[in-house]
Amino acid sequence: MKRGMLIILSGPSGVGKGTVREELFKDDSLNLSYSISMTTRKPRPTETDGVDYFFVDEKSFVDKIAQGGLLEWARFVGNYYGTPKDNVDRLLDEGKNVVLEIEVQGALQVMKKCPDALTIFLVPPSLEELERRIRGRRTESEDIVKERLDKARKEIQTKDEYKYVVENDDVHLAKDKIAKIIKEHQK
Ligand SMILES: Nc1nc2c(ncn2[C@@H]2O[C@H](COP(=O)(O)OP(=O)(O)O)[C@@H](O)[C@H]2O)c(=O)[nH]1
Ligand SMILES: Nc1ncnc2c1ncn2[C@@H]1O[C@H](COP(=O)(O)OP(=O)(O)O)[C@@H](O)[C@H]1O
Repeated sequence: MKRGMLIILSGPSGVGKGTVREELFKDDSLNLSYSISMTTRKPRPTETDGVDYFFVDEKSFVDKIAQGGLLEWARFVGNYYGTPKDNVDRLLDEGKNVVLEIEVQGALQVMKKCPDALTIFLVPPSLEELERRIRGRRTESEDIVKERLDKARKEIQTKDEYKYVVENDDVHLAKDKIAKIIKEHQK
């Protein structure tokens, strides 16, 4: 069976990665599978362990790093986030196109290890709109919103490291643009 493609979907917090990803996953022709990350962040009320993330304590996370069990990992605004390696390998072997929805430091690690990965960076129409989206989601405290916006400005400066930069103005348009990119790479 043909091995699947590794797809990195990156971009600042609040740009709409999760929202666009949901649209992409409605399209069966893309043959996508989601890599569930591990994090030490506390779950939000809408999130489920083992679905959105594997929520763990800091010791379990650090142990996982020590075992070499993560494809990449990073610290982001006070918490650890990482991609469990075994699952990604298994899904790729099954021929799935595996989506990693990860931040910039982790994406740069994966680019080094897997230069063939399809790398996509989502940008907001403007920083003002990004701020509206983060605040509109109402999941973070004021301090954390500020830190995430600060981080976003720096992250956006790395966009040229990615093979594709896609603006998330309208969710459906962004989905269509990404679907087209994935299909072009399947050929
Ligand atoms: N490096 C890395 N980043 C991750 C991973 N999982 C999630 N992230 C990123 O960590 C950042 C914070 O995630 P989260 O707290 O869920 O906030 P949200 O993405 O704004 O909803 C986002 O940019 C995520 O894409 C991972 O496994 N590795
Ligand atoms: N194209 C868009 N236009 C307007 N609002 C959007 C768009 N994409 C996402 N949003 C909204 O922005 C907020 C952040 O989106 P989310 O998918 O959680 O971002 P991320 O996963 O990148 O942190 C959510 O409230 C979402 O509904």
